[in-house]
Amino acid sequence: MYSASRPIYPVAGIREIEGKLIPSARPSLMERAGRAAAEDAVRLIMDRPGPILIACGPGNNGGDGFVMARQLAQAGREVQVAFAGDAHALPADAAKACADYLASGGNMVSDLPAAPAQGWALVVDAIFGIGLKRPVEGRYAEWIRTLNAQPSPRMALDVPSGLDADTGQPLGATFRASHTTTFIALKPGLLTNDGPDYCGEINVQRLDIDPPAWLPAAGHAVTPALFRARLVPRPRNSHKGLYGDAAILGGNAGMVGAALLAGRAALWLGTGRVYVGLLDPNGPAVDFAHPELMLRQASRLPERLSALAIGPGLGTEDSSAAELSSALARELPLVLDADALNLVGRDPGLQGRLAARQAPTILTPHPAEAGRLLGITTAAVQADRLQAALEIARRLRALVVLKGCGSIIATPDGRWFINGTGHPGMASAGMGDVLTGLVVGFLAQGWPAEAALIAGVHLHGAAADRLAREGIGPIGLSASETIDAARGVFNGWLIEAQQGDLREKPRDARPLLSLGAR
Ligand SMILES: NC(=O)C1=CN([C@@H]2O[C@H](COP(=O)(O)OP(=O)(O)OC[C@H]3O[C@@H](n4cnc5c(N)ncnc54)[C@H](O)[C@@H]3O)[C@@H](O)[C@H]2O)[C@H](O)CC1
Ligand SMILES: [K+]
Repeated sequence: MYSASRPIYPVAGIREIEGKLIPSARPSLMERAGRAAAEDAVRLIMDRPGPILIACGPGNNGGDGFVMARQLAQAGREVQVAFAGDAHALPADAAKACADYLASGGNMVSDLPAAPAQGWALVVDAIFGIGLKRPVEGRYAEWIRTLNAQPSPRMALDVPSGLDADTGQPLGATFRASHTTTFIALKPGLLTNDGPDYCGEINVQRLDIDPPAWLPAAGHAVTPALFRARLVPRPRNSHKGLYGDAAILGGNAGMVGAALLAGRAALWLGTGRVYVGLLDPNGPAVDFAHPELMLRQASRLPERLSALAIGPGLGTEDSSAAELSSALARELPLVLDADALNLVGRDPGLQGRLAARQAPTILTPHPAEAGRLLGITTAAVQADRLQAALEIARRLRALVVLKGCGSIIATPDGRWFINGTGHPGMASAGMGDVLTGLVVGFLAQGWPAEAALIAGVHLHGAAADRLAREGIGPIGLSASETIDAARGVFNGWLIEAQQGDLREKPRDARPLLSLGAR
């Protein structure tokens, strides 16, 4: 997992932190980690009486657990530590933490004790952290299954044991935490794939260390701050020509709705004009139901466009491939989604032409489409989402969002971000079409491609979260509801930005929606 080939989170580097950045007078990183975890625990179970069970493993994660135990005991809580390893085989810091705990009068048993009659106030997983090297089996797997069965709050230290800190893939028995206190920085595996399902609420305890540049997971969670500078008010003297011309190309027979969803999403975002080019010959006839969109035969889209998205309901017939081929030739910002990605995935010639484009290209695959682009299975994509997204971005020289739990945004030069908004209610038809419409809408309004993609992904998830707060979802959420909610969230961001400390506006920033009087 931490092979030299991809030192995403090199533990050795963390030791470097410990060695160089912390003068000996200050508590060790482990002392600070254990204390921070104790503070989180006290806050978590303030009103829950009874003993706390801390299960310690054979490495420094276990060391954190010993420090936490000593701190909680000193704070007056009843603590029970289970440690099955050989204290003499512990790494130095952890051995010292174990000795300090015992010297302070702490007790320790070699197997998980039975729960007290009233149950544990809290169970703590200090078995494995970022040092997990293989699937968890045997005694530790038994421990994890027993801990998962406890009716109390379940807290993981740094990473839930069994979860791959890079990929979010569970390896063998995996601790299912209700709360995770992670140290120094977020790890990618906490935010994507199965990570969010195993972490519960995450709290980052930075141990007052600024994560150094080589710790790429730090700060890679998407926040509006990444595109705050683009949220500029619109001048009162506005007209639609200032806000771009977007086009959606797709809507083959029986799939017109997909293109219309994308079109509406782009328009509701504030794009000046939105054309929807339909391959279904009868498609444009429904324009009476969508007067705000300009429905056209696919072949009759205007030459002058600010941005183009191709894919929603495109189909994979020859006519679809022909439309894709001509779209790739247009040097304008381009979004490829759905069947456009499937056509590219099966045609190396199209891949070559895509990679040779000069204008920005954005790809929005879900895991199966990503597998077709890479020639691997969906399961292989999910097993390492980060690398899959980075590899597509590198090969096709495009910006990529690999959709799913913890959507990953990857850039051709190897940078990446993980989005934390959204919920399982988004696993329904049409959501991808809406995302495509939001992204092409931001592009048409002059947003740089990276900001357009990050904002579109974050906004779409935030729209679903807003609906969930209003009681809609995660069951039965519809794609078109997220269009209206996205408009509301985006307006909120604009109001907040307008009232907040607007950063200096980038020179090319085209004004966006203004809210009310100046
Ligand atoms: N400066 C630091 O390094 C800090 C670390 N912190 C905590 O330490 C862990 C990382 O510690 P490490 O010893 O590298 O690894 P783990 O404790 O996660 O456990 C590895 C340990 O377990 C063995 N092992 C690995 N996989 C298995 C398995 N499937 N079955 C059995 N045994 C396994 C392996 O051989 C090692 O002995 C980090 O997560 C933090 O919690 C501090 O918090 C901050 C400073
Ligand atoms: K752990």
